[in-house]
Amino acid sequence: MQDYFTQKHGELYAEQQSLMDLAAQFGTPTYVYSRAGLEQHWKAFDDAFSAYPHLVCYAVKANSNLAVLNVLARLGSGFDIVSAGELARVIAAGGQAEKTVFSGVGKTVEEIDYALKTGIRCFNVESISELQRISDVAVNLGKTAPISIRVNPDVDAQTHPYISTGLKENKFGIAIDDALAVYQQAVSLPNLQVIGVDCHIGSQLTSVSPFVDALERVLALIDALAEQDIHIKHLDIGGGLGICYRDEKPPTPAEYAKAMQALLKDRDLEIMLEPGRAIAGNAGVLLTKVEYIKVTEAKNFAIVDAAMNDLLRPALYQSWMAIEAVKPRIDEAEQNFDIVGPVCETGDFLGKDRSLAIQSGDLLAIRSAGAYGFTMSSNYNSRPRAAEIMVDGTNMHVARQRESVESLYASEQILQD
Ligand SMILES: Cc1ncc(COP(=O)(O)O)c(C=O)c1O
Ligand SMILES: N[C@@H](CCCC[NH3+])C(=O)O
Repeated sequence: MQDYFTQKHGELYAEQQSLMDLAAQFGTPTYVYSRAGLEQHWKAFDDAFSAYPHLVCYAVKANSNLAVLNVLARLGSGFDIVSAGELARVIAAGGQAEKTVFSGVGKTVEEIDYALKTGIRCFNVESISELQRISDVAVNLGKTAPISIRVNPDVDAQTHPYISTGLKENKFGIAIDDALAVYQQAVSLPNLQVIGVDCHIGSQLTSVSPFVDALERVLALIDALAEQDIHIKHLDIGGGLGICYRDEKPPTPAEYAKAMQALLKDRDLEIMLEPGRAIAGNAGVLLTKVEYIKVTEAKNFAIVDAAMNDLLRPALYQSWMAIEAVKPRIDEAEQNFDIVGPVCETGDFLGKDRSLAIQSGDLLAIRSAGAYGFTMSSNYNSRPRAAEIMVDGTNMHVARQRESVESLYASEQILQD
């Protein structure tokens, strides 16, 4: 994939925008997204599956900024959501409910009601109790709910255990061995319309074999369903394709599609996909400023103005994310630093043992931060959340203003007596 964050004139640029200028104008910490990056990654999936009727449903949880959703909606993207909040965002950003699928194990009655009223494409059902609940809400509204069952194929995605979702001990989906019976139950409920099968086995997968294993199992289920006269219109193969953070070599969308081609050809199925990270991850960086250099007997620390509340991945999964100086000091010797934030936890680090030539006041860019960056951020330590900027060639667009300290407590009330 082409890199939209590159060194030019001795400093890091986002497309045609200097990140130094951007930080000077908007301050730090700030997320910066590249429109061209988002578009290229989305199109790579769309092209890869062009041999089949298909719909790329971007997983909103990866990055739900309205400007990001809007860029993808303009390309004709569908969306994979997991909450009413995400559905509201999709609609506010100009996305279409008819191209939206609703995943997640804990859909509330209110969320199901809202999704049915907006007319989403499909509910990806994750349990028998949810199936019954969707049916009840549909009966109440006098509507028919389109559904697919998310099956759990018991395949090891070979990824971090917190983001593996397709093993039988994970909370997701309905065990593939039970799926036939659940489909039979679904077709007996008059306010449900069974249209699909769905399967998502995990995130940050770096090889195709778990996808292929899962697909083989799901296709066998589709054949078994056909024998019972239950005919499936679409197969949702989920998301999960990984990206390069350090030295991983994940398959490209084209290689991923090719690996499944032999199994999918001659099947009369619309293919749905739910990629999140592979679209947004490498289309974003987090810009942060070095506040202090602190040298101790054991370590050198670069204390920066971004923290685990802004970017949780290193603390939560011990993920390695590339950190580089926006304007490298090419004549100075590098030293080893732990890059840490101001939050009062030892787990508040963004990177450990990084070789950098930096001083206080320098700007750093944390790469591959476009997915699961801002969306997992919080106000821990009463820290206002970062600004988000979308770069589009030579233009920049404020996609979200930095929060103010006052806005953090604006909806709270103290006791009156
Ligand atoms: C149901 C579902 N679909 C899609 C995704 C998107 O995954 P990724 O960002 O790895 O493509 C996830 C997250 O893993 C998910 O849980
Ligand atoms: N939050 C995870 C991915 C979660 C995938 C959601 N199903 C990450 O940052 O890698």
